[in-house]
Amino acid sequence: MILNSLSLVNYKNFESQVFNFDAKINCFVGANGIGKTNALDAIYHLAFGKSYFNPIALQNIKHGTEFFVVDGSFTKNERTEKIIVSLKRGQKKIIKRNGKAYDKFSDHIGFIPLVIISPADRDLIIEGSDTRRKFIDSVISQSDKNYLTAVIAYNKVLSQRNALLKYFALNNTFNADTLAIYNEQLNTYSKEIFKKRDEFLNVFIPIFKERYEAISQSKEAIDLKYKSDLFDGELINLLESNLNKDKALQYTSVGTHKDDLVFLIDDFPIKKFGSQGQQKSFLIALKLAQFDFIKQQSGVSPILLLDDIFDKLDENRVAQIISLVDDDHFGQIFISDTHADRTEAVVKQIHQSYKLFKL
Ligand SMILES: Nc1ncnc2c1ncn2[C@@H]1O[C@H](COP(=O)(O)OP(=O)(O)OP(=O)(O)O)[C@@H](O)[C@H]1O
Repeated sequence: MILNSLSLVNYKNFESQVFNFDAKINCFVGANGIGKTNALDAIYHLAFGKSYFNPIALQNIKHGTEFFVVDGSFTKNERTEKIIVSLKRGQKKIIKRNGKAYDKFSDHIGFIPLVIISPADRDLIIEGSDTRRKFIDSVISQSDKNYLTAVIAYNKVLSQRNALLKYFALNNTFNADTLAIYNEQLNTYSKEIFKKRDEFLNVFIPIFKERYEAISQSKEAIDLKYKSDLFDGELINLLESNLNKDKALQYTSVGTHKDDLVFLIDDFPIKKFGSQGQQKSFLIALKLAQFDFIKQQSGVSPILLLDDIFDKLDENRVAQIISLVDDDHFGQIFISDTHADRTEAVVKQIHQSYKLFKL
């Protein structure tokens, strides 16, 4: 999977910009706030149809302009694939592959396998369970279309069930039959989601631990644990036993939408007990394991975006990661850094071609 060129129009701080990339290593360098992360985010946009950093689509249009266009030309399995994401104020976002617009954006997910490592990943440790579920979902759905379909369907039924619970409370009424339809549907989708998350983590956790050991070279025991209500039984029974609680809360309090990943260091939560360095190593290991997993499942090396990588690792470690391109483990890498010299020094150690873009 190679991104050959990228063209941006009115994307965040870029008015009009064209990049022609190296097939292996590309570095965006320049001062703070110049747009290095935005360039990486544009590439992320082509893979996921949205920004990694700003979920509010309209805020990705350059201030004072009416639309943005992100246009990328890829080579995948020796074929050229042209992906265009565009958004005009007042209209719906459009994602096109080779000139044809997708009806459902979810059909595009997984087509451009990509992993990003960024300082913003710390949200995975400090924010709520939603961030960690999104992480799991984004990893699995890059190689499993049915999984994403089940998650989307589950979320739709869930919001219908929540709306119904609200309606019951507002109108002081109750209808067990209508609720039973939603319970049945949630039960079906949650079974699939739970099974796939469990299977995924059984494969993922050993890869993650291996990555952590290699990065940190330290003795502490780290672990990931999957937490789900569904370990206590089928959702249909849990919904039944929590009915009074759900009626009082006016939303669904059990289900796979409450799943979480627990991050542990020596059996204690890493959020409270991990040092800064341990947390950074933990996040990098998580993302590199994501890379390994996607590659294992799809047979394609994902594009790797390393945003502000020196924030997380010293130069030796960065070199160690980038050098993986030498053994062809990685396909194509994009790096952002404020220091051109530092980046070039590290990249030059690796006998590969590279391009440096001074923004
Ligand atoms: N919609 C937008 N329109 C115009 N400018 C925007 C928009 N969204 C973000 N920006 C600008 O983009 C700049 C930030 O760019 P970016 O995060 O890519 O910087 P960076 O080069 O990675 O910096 P750092 O080294 O500090 O991480 C800011 O100046 C911000 O104001």
